[in-house]
Order: sequence, then structure tokens, then C-alpha cells
Amino acid sequence: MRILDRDVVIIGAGPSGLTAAYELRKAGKSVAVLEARDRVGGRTWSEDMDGATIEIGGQWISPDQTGLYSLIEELGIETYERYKAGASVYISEAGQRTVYTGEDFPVGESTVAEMNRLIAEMDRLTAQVDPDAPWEHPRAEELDMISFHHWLRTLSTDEAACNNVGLFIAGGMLTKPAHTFSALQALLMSASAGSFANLVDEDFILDRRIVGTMQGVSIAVAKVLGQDVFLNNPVLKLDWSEQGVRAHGTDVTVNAKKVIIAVPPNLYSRISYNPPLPRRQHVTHQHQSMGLVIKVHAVYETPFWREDGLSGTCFRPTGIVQEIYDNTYLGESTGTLVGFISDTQADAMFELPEDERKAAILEGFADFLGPQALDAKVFYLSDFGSEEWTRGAYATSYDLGGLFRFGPDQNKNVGPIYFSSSDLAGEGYQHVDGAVRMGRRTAVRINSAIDGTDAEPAYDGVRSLFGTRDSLEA
Ligand SMILES: Cc1cc2nc3c(=O)[nH]c(=O)nc-3n(C[C@H](O)[C@H](O)[C@H](O)COP(=O)(O)OP(=O)(O)OC[C@H]3O[C@@H](n4cnc5c(N)ncnc54)[C@H](O)[C@@H]3O)c2cc1C
Repeated sequence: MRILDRDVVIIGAGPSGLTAAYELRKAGKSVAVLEARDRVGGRTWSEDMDGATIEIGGQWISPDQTGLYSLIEELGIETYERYKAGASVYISEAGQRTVYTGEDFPVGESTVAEMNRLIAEMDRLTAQVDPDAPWEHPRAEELDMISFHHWLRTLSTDEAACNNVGLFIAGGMLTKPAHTFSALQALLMSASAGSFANLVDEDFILDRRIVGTMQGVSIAVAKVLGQDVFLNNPVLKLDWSEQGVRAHGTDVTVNAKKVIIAVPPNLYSRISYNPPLPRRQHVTHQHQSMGLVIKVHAVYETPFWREDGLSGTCFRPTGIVQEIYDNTYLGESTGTLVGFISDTQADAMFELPEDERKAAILEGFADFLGPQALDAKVFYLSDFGSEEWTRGAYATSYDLGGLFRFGPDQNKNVGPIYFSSSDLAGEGYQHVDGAVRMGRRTAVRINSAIDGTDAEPAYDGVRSLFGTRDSLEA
């Protein structure tokens, strides 16, 4: 067992923990990052499968995600545009397949008008919501009492419009059924992306990808941190007092002034705290739970859909696979599709034996793009729900009423214990951008606490306050 003394120990080497450690190092503080897995990156993870580069976790970046953009600029990492050329495919609730272009789903004039009315109402409210403090909205308590599903139906009697609009936040983002989270939680999701219109625009929200993969960002930060990152070291016990902490990994123990718990909130309770955390945290941490989504990759000899003038973008409000995109990695001649299977559909898929599951999912792809979609040479199904150190996907959200009741305390430190993750972010919530912003903001708070200076409360984490990577290497 190695025993280390550091200014700050960071638990979790995902994008948030690594960014925090990197910032603290630039600020002249000593750090150690203890990571449970045998790799860095957390919910960002890529693998080469039969020559195709597969991003199993987070991968896309949108233009408003300026925290992540500034980090990759520092690291010298570039981005490239997702393949978007061509028409999209929509399958209606009645099973009718339509090829379409433009922003509106081909769902009939009155439903389009109703969807646009709902989107405008979401945007009107979203503009009033501070993503860092949605609980401060004058109607926050009321909006947190009603499920997103039921709230939409108080605004419209057009079931297809409600289902289509619901899909963007429920299956598409929070990966929970729309009746399990509140209208306020939905508004936080849209406020975190600037507007609801941004969220429903796949060309905005899924704009670009990282050259070298999203996990590569974490790998690059970990490389700078070098010997300060310790893999295969889950922290299951944390001793703490106002004077400092002792984090127990498998073969490393770290004594530090402060700790950052940079793991998803649903895993806070894996750690045994000595003494126990206060009642407020014990209760709060039980109200943030992971959604569930299966990200499916199918790799083909060629991107055959492009020959038919299709972009590979496909939607349907019901059915097993509700979203598909062209996910061919930069420069590859093979064609890759990625599809998403959310919440109860994911439950149903995991009930099936493996061969039946694969057949059902590929049939879902073929419904949109024709029988060639059945001939995948690589088929990979991400299963973050089975990953001990994540337990779901994409991220956590509160149950009904939880955001208003517990949200105001979610980012408060308990003595030397600080929390940081994309799940606690305002802008960039549930995204790598939010993880980076939270990492920076937490690092600034801790640095000030150690130095006895005042942290800037309005700091948003968009740009580093501690210089660039060059300042660290100098
Ligand atoms: C399938 C999928 C697709 C996604 N798509 C996108 C996307 O396209 N764009 C986007 O921006 N975001 C996307 N996301 C979300 C994005 O990946 C996350 O928001 C981001 O990775 C969160 O970073 P984090 O550092 O807060 O947490 P994590 O990435 O979860 O990192 C936490 C780390 O803590 C470690 N850990 C957990 N418990 C312990 C412990 N007790 N001791 C030590 N270590 C521990 C974990 O192993 C992990 O490495 C996606 C996520 C998933 C799962």
C-alpha cells in the first residue's frame, strides 16, 4: 500500500475529475486521481472493432459547448463535422415511412403546427430558467410537481405532437419515460443547451465529433497528469474531518486537504464515509437516478444509405429503435450507423436472448433504411447499465419534486468534500461540456479555499483561470 500526501485527492478519472485535477495542477496544487476502472474517460470510451472506431459512450459536441471547446483547444485536439448530407427518414406511430428534408417531421400540418406551438412554449419558459438554479424560477415548485408527460397534455390534445416533443427530452436525453420526471427537469435540460429549439435540432446538438474520439480528451489530460493518475483504485472508504481527508484506494491511500468526488451521483453511496455524511446529503443522493439507453453500433461494408441520398438520420416516436444517425468515423471507408434504444424499450431488449435481441434491433434499423441494414459486419451494443462504475446511461436526473427540493444543495461542499460531475452542471448538464465546466469551477472553489482567497461566485468554467497547458509544463 502506497501512502501519499497531496493537496487534493480526486475520486474518478472521467472528464470532470481529470479537468479538476488538471486545473489544480496548473494552479500549483498537488493532486492524486484515483480511478476504479482500468482506463480513464468514464462515460466516454472508444474501442477499435474489426477496424472500425466505435465510440461506446459520449462523442458529440455542439457549438454552445464552449467549456469543452476551450479545453480541446488547449490540448491541441481538433473536431470534424458529423455526416449530415441528405434526406432523413421518419416512421409515424401508424408505421408509415416517409423520407423528408427540412426541420419539421412529416406528420401532417396540424400536428406540425401543434409541435411548433409546444416548442415555442418550452422556449418561452426555458428563457426564464437559469440552468444553474432552475429551482429559483417563480413557478419552479409547481413545474416540479407535474410529470413532463402530463404537463405536455395540459398544453395540447394532439397526442402525436406530445409524443414527438416528449421524445426529444425523454427517450432522447434523460432516457427515462416522460411520466417519471418533472416539467422543471425537462426545462433544465433545455436551458442547459441554450434553448429547446437547440435540443430538437440534431444538426446543432450533434454537430461535431472529436478527432481521436471523445475518450481521447480524457486520455490527453491524463497524459499531462502522468504519475498522478492511479487506475484500478476504486475508493470505497473515505475518512474525513474539517482538517482533511483520507481516501482509501486498493493499493493507494491518499491524505489530502480536500477531496473531489467526481463520480456520477448515483454512485456517491458506494463510498462509506467516516463519519457519515449529513442527513441532507444522505437523502438527496437517493433522489438522483440514472436513465437507461442502449447505444447500438452497426458497421457495414459501405455507408450504403448515402447512395440513396439519405443522411442516415432516422426518427420514430414509437418502436424499438427511435433514433439513428450516420456514425462513420473520420476517414473510414466502411459505414457505421448508431441507433438508440431508450428506457422501457431497453428493458424489453435486455429480456431477449442475445441472438433475438440482435435480430430485433437490426430489423428496427431495416425498417428505416431497407434490408441492407440487416447485414452488419460488426454489431456492438453498449451496456452501461451493467458497468459497475456507471450503472446506467446517459446520466442522472431527479425524480418528481426532487429538483426543487434537493437541487439547491447539490453543489454545496460538506467540509473538505466537494462534488463534481456533468450531472451537477447547469450549462452542459449531462454532457462532457458540463463535466469540464464543473471540473474547472470546483477546482477554482477548492483552490480559493486552500489559499484563503475569495472564489468568483459567477465563474462559469468556460475558460481556465489558471493559464494553459504550457504554464504547467514551463
Ligand atoms: C452512451 C452514452 C452516450 C453519451 N453521449 C454523449 C454525447 O454524445 N455528448 C456528450 O457531451 N455527452 C454524452 N454522454 C454523457 C457524457 O459521457 C458524460 O456526461 C460525461 O462522461 C460525464 O463525465 P463525468 O466525469 O462527470 O463522469 P464519468 O464520465 O461517469 O466519470 C466518472 C468516473 O468515476 C469513476 N468512478 C466511479 N466510482 C468510483 C469510485 N468509487 N472510485 C474511483 N473511481 C470511481 C468511473 O469509473 C468514471 O471513470 C453520453 C454518455 C453515455 C453513457
